[in-house]
Amino acid sequence: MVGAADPRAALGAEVSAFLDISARLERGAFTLAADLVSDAGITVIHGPSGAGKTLFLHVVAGLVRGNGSRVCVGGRVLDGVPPAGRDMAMVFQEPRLFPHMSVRRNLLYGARGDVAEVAERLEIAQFLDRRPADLSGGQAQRVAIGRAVLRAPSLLLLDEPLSSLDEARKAVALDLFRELPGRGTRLLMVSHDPREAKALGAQVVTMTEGRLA
Ligand SMILES: Nc1ncnc2c1ncn2[C@@H]1O[C@H](COP(=O)(O)OP(=O)(O)OP(=O)(O)O)[C@@H](O)[C@H]1O
Repeated sequence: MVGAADPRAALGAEVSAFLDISARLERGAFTLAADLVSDAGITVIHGPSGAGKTLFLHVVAGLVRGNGSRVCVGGRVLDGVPPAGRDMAMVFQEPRLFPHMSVRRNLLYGARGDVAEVAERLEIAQFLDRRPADLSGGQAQRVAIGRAVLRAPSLLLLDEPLSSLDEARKAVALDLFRELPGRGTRLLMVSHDPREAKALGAQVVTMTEGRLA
């Protein structure tokens, strides 16, 4: 929170929004040059396939080093900070669970929240003793969502996390996501479905050819 007591404000200095990101990256012929400033609890990026949405999330997470990128989250400048030190969690388009661990151990990994409650809501409580290889795609994706939510990071990055879920499970996940800003976790999510952004009451930005509008 930035209030009147903030010394930067007293000096008339610019006080940054929760997300203040300039992503700069070259990948072959593709150029990412995307700026995002957002104070919303939930920000949704949409845009055509190949526009650079995933690359943008990867720059924010620190998974790729941009050339001249600047990532500032919650007033913290994160350039040079490794992914594990960024207080973020990410849900990818595919689940990326730890294959050698049970669902329970996947959920407990870094958990700061109530595992039983989240497992119940996401309807994965009955799979806790299974390995990820013995789950369907949608079940594994719900475990990945649960694991990320349970870490209670200050920023949760979501790359089309609901695409493998049926409508009923999507609604459950959207309910869970909507509660997160009130618990101190803001969301930056890639979604193709305008209904999802609407259900989340999100601020929506559009990415086209590597730029955000
Ligand atoms: N190693 C690479 N060499 C050349 N181009 C690349 C490379 N990696 C990524 N790209 C290009 O970067 C662009 C952005 O990819 P990105 O995965 O971020 O798109 P996206 O908006 O997430 O797409 P989708 O909605 O299909 O997931 C794409 O046009 C892709 O072809």
